[in-house]
Amino acid sequence: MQNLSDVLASSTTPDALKTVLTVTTDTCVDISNALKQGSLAGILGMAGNENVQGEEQKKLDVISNDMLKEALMACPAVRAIASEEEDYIVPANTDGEYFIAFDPLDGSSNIDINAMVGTIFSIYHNTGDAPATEADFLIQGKEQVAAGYVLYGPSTMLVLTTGNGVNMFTYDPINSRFVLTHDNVQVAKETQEFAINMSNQRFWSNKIQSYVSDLVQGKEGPRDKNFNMRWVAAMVGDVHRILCRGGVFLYPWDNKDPSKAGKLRLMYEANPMAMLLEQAGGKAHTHTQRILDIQPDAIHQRVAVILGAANEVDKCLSY
Ligand SMILES: O=P(O)(O)OC[C@H]1O[C@](O)(COP(=O)(O)O)[C@@H](O)[C@@H]1O
Ligand SMILES: [Mg+2]
Ligand SMILES: [Mg+2]
Repeated sequence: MQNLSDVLASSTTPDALKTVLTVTTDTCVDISNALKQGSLAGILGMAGNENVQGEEQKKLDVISNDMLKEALMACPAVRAIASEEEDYIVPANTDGEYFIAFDPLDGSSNIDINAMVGTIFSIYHNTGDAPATEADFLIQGKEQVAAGYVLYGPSTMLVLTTGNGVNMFTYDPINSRFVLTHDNVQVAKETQEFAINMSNQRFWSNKIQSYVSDLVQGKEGPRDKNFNMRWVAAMVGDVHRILCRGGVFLYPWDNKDPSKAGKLRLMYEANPMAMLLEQAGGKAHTHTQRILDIQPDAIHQRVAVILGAANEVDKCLSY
């Protein structure tokens, strides 16, 4: 069986990027080990601070952020990092070639109930002579050279693209390695499963309300087929389900806080997931455009997200 290093060795991935990926995934294994200790290590609960986006941080948000930051800053190939849990970008090595944006712990409200969480990462190639600035980081998602996530579920899994399809690896704790368990993952174009936080229904636009209402009417409605609904409450878990068995995921704009374009973050959540979905034959859009075409204007920018089975994303956009 092939493991992550075999797959990277047989690819055209540049050596410096291989190193960045290895440092990232090794650190995710450390995060996974910390998560396994849970309450025993006194690492659950609130950290007592808010991040720059006004969200309360959990201890594990801070711990996983610090672990990734420390490991990546020490990697000479890294030029800068940006994290959901950092106020500003953090310049690393001026000679480094890679920018890494990450959500160190996605779905952190799941931590206290021992449910699925993950780390999402997005990597860009960008060199320069001076320490990196936020402006250097504002690159369209279609320029990502790699993207992926590590899912901390019943098993720890790495899902990765370097622009040549999507591979899934399962962590083998006995031999300390990620083993390739699904290659060239593909998402079926049609689906009968959707994921959305229904409690926000009254805040959605009329178009999203009509689309979801038609799904819920099933066989008796205009779609003439029954739909099932699932919601992991961690984007990483919902996207993983779609990559494994299809579906569509929506976190649309809503008027709960009309100043926010959406809940999810472009650089840490939407872009890496959009690259994975497109590489697997799916689609990823906001209400108006392909996510990977968005020109970011701020590192913590939020966007609406509609992603998954290609025909279902098109159907939703047709409303
Ligand atoms: O509170 P809701 O509406 O269920 O939101 C769930 C969404 O929020 C998120 O948890 C946000 O991620 P963080 O935990 O990294 O802040 C997504 O993973 C998930 O899809
Ligand atoms: Mg998140
Ligand atoms: Mg997070």
